[in-house]
Amino acid sequence: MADQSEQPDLASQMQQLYQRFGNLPGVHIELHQNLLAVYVQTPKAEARVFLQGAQVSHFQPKGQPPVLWLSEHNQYQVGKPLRGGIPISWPWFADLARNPADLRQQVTGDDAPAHGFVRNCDWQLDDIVVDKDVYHLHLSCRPQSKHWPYACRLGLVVSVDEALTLALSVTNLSDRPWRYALALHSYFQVEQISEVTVPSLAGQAYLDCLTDWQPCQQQDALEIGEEVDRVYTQAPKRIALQDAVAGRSIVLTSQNLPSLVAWNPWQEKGSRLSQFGTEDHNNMLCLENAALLDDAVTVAPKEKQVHTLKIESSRQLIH
Ligand SMILES: O=P(O)(O)OC[C@H]1O[C@@H](O)[C@H](O)[C@@H](O)[C@@H]1O
Repeated sequence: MADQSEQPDLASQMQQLYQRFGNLPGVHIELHQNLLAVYVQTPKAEARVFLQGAQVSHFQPKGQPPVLWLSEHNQYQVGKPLRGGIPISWPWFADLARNPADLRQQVTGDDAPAHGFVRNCDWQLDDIVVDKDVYHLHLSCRPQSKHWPYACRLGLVVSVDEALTLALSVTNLSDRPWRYALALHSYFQVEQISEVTVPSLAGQAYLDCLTDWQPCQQQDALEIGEEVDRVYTQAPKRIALQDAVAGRSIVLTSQNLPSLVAWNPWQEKGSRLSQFGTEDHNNMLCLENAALLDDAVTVAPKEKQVHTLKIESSRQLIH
């Protein structure tokens, strides 16, 4: 768990955020049950970011349906990441046992949670910079965890325009190098999963997490009619998700995130997930741009690594 002892209470945090950012046009500070969020409405789009985990929960360009899927079953509780939006998995991916040996050996303590601990950490909203109708939300966090005794700073710049861009930075503030894995675990909203295709994954190699991470080869475009949990280790930098029923494509362009995880739990696994409805698998697909396994990143003392993801929504079916 993150050390929350120095965090002011919710009411004073909200007041501070209002004083600092409340006068900016289109910016609202919100409280959802026990979690603080900042909502921005720009001339071109709207977005919401929760301070817990710096989790973007909503992005909707003007005149389009929401791009990100968010569960209606979320409980908005401290220590429980929202199901949906873009949780950040860091500094390891999935079960710790699936990460490279040198990364695993850095992690201290028992019961390391799946996907690292940062999605539960409190982040600060350091600034909102408005530049020609584009809103840039600057967030940061000094993650502290019994599992990770290394000083570091994470930064996230969320830029809201017609497209949504995330730039995640990792700075090593300790005096020794260490290694991390990362995934921007995006949940995309789709109209009908059985009509969704991801053409850019045709011909790509992947590890099938459902069969003990066996190496496999994809022949055609990815289509989903059952549980899918795959790591494409050499994914193209630009990936288009075609949602035929909605008549749109969601296009992902990434830098310094060489892998792509494709995940849909389908009905049976979905029924065992927290904050997930029995039919929700029909309307979501996770495509997670990631740096993991052999591509886990080693960062030297004082070095900063930056990973970016741009998410665009288009009314055309793009390959
Ligand atoms: O329920 P969590 O911890 O958010 O994880 C969700 C899923 O995340 C995906 O990235 C994994 O590939 C799946 O195996 C996992 O089930």
